[in-house]
Amino acid sequence: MAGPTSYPFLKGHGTENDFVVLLDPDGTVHGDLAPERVRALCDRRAGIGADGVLRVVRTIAYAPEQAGEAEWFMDYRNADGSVSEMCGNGVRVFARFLLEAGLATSPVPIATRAGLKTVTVDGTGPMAVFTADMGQPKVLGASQVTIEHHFWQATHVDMGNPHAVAFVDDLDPHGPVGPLVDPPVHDEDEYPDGVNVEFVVTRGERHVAMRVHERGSGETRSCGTGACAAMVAAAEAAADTPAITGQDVTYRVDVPGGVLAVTWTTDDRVLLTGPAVLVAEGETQL
Ligand SMILES: N[C@@H](CCC[C@H](N)C(=O)O)C(=O)O
Repeated sequence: MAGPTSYPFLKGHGTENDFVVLLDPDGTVHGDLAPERVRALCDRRAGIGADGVLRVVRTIAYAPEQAGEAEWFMDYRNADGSVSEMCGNGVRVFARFLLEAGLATSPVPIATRAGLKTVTVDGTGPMAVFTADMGQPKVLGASQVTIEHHFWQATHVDMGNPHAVAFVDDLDPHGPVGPLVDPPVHDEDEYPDGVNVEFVVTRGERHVAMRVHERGSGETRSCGTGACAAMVAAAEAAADTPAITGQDVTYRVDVPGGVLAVTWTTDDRVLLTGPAVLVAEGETQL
């Protein structure tokens, strides 16, 4: 009698935003990657445990309309099984996987639901640093987020996926932001597909820190697109954008899981720099 089917996987993270990586070149191994399978893989007690899944699939097999742009497509899923357009920490881990598997060379073009992203690597081994060109940020206006009886103004920044960036006085989980167990209440008209919410404090000149509640994953240790959104909102609030200064502007963004650097360039692109680490590989029957 045949035993249960096993599938190879890897586990990786970027500033402790962690992912299960599944290689599925032709899109035939994992089919439609049903939400319940993603939830099982991401379960931190009964599964491998992760904030999301990165399925590595050939663009021609999954998104043929983008096949001219990149050989590989990042099929990203949140821990609850939902689909997102983009993942900034994930795209660096995805690039590291392709490079280590000998499936690409740097710079690595990667097709995503938010269009083409290109990842460049500097250095080798554990000290390697990855920079993802995240494209043009869109600052779409103001909204509000609410937790219990606290509310904050928030800036809607689109990084391919939706973000609400709220500046707060204190990130302490015992303070008004709290433990971020439930999604902050947000304006459903402004964010019809849900939203990632970043709570941001200023630490110094061109230096911010944030916590994030991610759509579909809850509070995570880091969010790359969220760090980009926080930087853009902070630079706008400080009148410190490349459009004003005439130069590229770089901010340090501290997250609970590490440090990211975000550069907003004079040609209106956002570059996200940080680590990408592969920590394990194995076989799963999930
Ligand atoms: N952690 C990611 C973002 C993942 C997707 C997000 N939860 C969404 O639903 O848009 C990042 O590093 O950007």
